[in-house]
Amino acid sequence: MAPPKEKIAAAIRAMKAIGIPKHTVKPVLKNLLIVYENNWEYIEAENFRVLADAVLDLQESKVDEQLKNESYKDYVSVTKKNHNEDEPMKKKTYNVRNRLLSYSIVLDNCGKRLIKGQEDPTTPLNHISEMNAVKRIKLEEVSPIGTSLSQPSHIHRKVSMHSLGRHSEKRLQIEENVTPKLLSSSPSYRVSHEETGAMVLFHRTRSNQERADSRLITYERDESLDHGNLVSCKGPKIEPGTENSPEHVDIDYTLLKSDLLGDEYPTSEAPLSIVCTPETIRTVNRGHQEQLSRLEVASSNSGAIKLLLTCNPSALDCMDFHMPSIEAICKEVENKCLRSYKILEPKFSLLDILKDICHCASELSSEPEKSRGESITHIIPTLDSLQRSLNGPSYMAEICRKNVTVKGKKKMQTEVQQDNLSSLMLIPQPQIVPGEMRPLHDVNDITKGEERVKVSVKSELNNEQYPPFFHYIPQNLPYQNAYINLSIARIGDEDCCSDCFGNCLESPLPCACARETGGEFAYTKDGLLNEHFLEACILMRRAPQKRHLFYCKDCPLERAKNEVRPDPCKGHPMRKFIKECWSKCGCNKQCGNRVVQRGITCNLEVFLTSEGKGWGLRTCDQLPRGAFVCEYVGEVLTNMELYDRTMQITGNARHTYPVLLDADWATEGVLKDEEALCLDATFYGNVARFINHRCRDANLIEIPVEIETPDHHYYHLAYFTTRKIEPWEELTWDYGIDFSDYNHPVKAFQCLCGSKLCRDV
Ligand SMILES: C[S@@+](CC[C@H](N)C(=O)[O-])C[C@H]1O[C@@H](n2cnc3c(N)ncnc32)[C@H](O)[C@@H]1O
Repeated sequence: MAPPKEKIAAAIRAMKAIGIPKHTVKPVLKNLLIVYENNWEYIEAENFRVLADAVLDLQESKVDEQLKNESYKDYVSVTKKNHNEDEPMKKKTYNVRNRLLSYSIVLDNCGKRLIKGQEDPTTPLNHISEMNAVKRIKLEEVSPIGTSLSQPSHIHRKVSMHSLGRHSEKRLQIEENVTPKLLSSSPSYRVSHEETGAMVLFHRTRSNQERADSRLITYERDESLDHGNLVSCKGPKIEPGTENSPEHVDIDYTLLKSDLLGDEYPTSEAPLSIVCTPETIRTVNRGHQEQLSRLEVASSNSGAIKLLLTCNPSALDCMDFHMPSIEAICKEVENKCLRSYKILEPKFSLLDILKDICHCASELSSEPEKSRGESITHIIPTLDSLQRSLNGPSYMAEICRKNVTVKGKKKMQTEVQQDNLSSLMLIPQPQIVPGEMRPLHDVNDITKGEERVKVSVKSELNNEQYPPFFHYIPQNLPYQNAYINLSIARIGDEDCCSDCFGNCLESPLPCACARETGGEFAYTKDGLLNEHFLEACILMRRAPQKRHLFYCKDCPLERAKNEVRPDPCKGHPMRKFIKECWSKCGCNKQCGNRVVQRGITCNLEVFLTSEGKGWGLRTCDQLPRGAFVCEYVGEVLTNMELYDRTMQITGNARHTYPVLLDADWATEGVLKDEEALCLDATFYGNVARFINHRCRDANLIEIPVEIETPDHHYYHLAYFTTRKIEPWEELTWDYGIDFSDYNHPVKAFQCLCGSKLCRDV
């Protein structure tokens, strides 16, 4: 069925109103109708927004393709062809590259976009511009207006700022930067509103004769050229000392900064937005010219706050220098944050943080001076930091309280000299790995008071390194899908000792809770592990016989690795359990059969190992054989969750912290995915996450402990000493990993345990 003619006509009208010609619209519309199966509802929605997007996307991909192929000549000719097209002038400002301009520049006084999401798409632009309090700046190519520029006469520019209200009489300035060939970024023009600092950045196509140059051009309002609400500027006037001009100028696209819209843009309705403008500037420092490449993150409605990243390629000593995009930087930093701070929030976004920085800077700037800056130790005044940046450090981030517009080398000099202190600079030290610059934990007690004892952090090498951030938790916490079936009703009489009283270990006969350990308590009255029990556990661990290993039919571990075609089970060690009394029992908390649940009692210290294993845990006091040290605490994850996490999050992490809870998979039959659980202490954990691996003769052994649920797919994993341990000895346990299994969730590392029995040979 052919689409109704009126609809097509309406679509063409709507596109025409935003400068898209009929012949461009038609093929795109045809395609859309096929894609949406003639469903006009989608196409008409939001005044043909889909159609406008599709046209712009198409044009953009064409231009990008051209740029990618570096057919620069073609690109220029495309730009020029556009210029020659029989279209209204405004259309040129709406070519693909100007998308931002066309989409953001025209706002009504409520901050609503009149082009994208417009109220009335058929309103011609000149009408829009006449609406009350609408502000617009546009760049046009017009016939010459008394210019001293040496340009071909058919290409001249008139920059006019259309703004109702108080900004209308202000002057505009264009800063022209011609990038030297060494730096690949595009040359740019900056048009800035002199008083508000609102600015727009124009990029220029490259001329045949690229020259390192810069000049400042001022345009003054010319009321004789004003018509209606359009305010025109005459000029340009080139500022003395900046006369050198490029041979030829083509303006191919514009980039609008949101702060161009001035302070009438309502704060409540328009959230802070980030607009990035990569550009290259030149500065003069003690007579030497320096090329700085800068990335501005402008984020304010009023143009008040900006973040500025400036790179000095000469200091970087890098031939192939280019300023990375803000997206690339953010992605890299986000990855770093994941690695160093273990930030796991799905919504974590550096861009949001940048916005927050601007927002906070804006808020704090209106607070009294005294309350500011006291806690910010790295902020130093502009002058020093700029000089430092020019003389050495490779990057800097600048927080400008006031809108400081860099206007060529002269202005840069002036800024340095004046040091107006409206800008402050934050100089991070790039050589220090994030997360190790400052303590992210209380070094006197990494447990934050969550344990009965304090556990301090000691940086042995005295180089101010600190463990990366994680949340200290004294007990396991389910992450998301892990299902731990905890209910009083499920604990039968055979699984508790409700008739007991006081200390079960003092009663003449072992209670029901001793059933797991063959009718004998696992603990002695001294609170140590029963010798037989410990010996049996150690034997099973160190010299596992075939009967101590079991192979599941449908291994949850292998299933998590490859659901479609899981490998056969590689075998799990069957382990002895301890069963502790619990809340449904009649005994008290001091009962001798409640050791693990009472938590850490020995004095421990986190320290930086000298062998290169990272951080480790050691005891401050002598420990007897069979003593409980700590439990392995972390997030409880399903195997599937652990697998996903291992792949996505900790893919590049140096240290990994997962433990499978597979001690009793043998008796539990085929476990469903949500039943096979593990502990991951990467982001949430306790001191056990610092215990390093030692092959075979480790001084700790991990023993499964049943406390609040009889289901053995969830249990506590407790560490006991395998021998007497001297004060300050490092605590180690045998992770039991196969160093040749690269798919194992516990990432294989090059073992530095130093044991004669080391398996990683
Ligand atoms: C549970 S963490 C132990 C704490 C870790 N050293 C840290 O700094 O956070 C396990 C990680 O420590 C490192 N590690 C543990 N034992 C090691 C060993 N014997 N040799 C080398 N690296 C070891 C590995 O990077 C491993 O992934």
